[in-house]
Amino acid sequence: MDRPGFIIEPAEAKSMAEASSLTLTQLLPSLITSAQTLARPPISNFRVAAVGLSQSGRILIGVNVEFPCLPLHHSIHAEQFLLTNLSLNNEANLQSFAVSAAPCGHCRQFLQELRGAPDIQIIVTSEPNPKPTSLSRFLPHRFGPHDLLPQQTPLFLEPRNNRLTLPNGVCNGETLDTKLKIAALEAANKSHAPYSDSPSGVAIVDCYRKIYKGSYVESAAFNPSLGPLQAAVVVFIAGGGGEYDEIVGAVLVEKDGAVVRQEGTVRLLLNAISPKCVLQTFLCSVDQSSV
Ligand SMILES: O=c1ccn([C@H]2C[C@H](O)[C@@H](CO)O2)c(=O)[nH]1
Ligand SMILES: [Zn+2]
Repeated sequence: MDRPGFIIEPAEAKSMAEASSLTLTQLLPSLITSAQTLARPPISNFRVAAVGLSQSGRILIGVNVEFPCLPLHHSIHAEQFLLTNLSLNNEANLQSFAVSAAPCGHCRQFLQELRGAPDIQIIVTSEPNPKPTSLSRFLPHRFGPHDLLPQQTPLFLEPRNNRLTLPNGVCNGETLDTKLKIAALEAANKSHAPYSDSPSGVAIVDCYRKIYKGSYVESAAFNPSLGPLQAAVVVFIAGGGGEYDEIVGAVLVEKDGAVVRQEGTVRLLLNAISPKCVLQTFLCSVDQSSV
């Protein structure tokens, strides 16, 4: 069997569904088993796959990722991977997803960051009779963004620009260092951090000079938040990255004076997965001129 990818474009998804006389949502469970082969769970050996349908008709895949030698809370859940994959592909929302095991409490909470979260349809394929069930049935009496934020605040996956600017500006050079810095800045400017107002982004580069960038994503309930390096690792895996020790350079961009700082944790995780990788951090101010 070919190794599956992390994305199926709308035209291909449609023809796959038609070939099996299924709707797109009905097609999702059939993709779970092959998606599970993409998981990286060296601690539990428990492979979780989440296969989602976006508003634009794309099918996107998420898997769980665990990091040996680190506390378990550094792990990435398949559902968090899926949402990061949606963000990477500029998708505006998630309609439905199939998942190989019932989503944990943290994932049910993390999903609340999406507009219209209660209506997302979930199919748990390990159940005897899997059928689409709304997130509101998995998590009634929800606590979410509406409890903390003004209504007009952009939610996760909605367009935002945090207007961070690098301390010495960005030179227009084409060096790898400059590209990495710009990628980290772009990721930080897309970061969903409305609860602490502490956006951040990480860009990593591998030994093939390929760059991957990830944005920090906060949860209204704080603990299920996803760190910027975790997000970059998702993009690395989804983009065909290999072993973590192929990651040779990293840039973290965060906001000067922010109440939440990522540098210590990013350094810890990076050290564990790729000890020779060099990390640079840039603290940014907010561009007030465009407010
Ligand atoms: O909602 C869940 C629950 C668990 N896991 C992963 C985390 C860990 O890698 C493994 C065992 O808990 O399964 C998920 O991906 N999603
Ligand atoms: Zn979970």
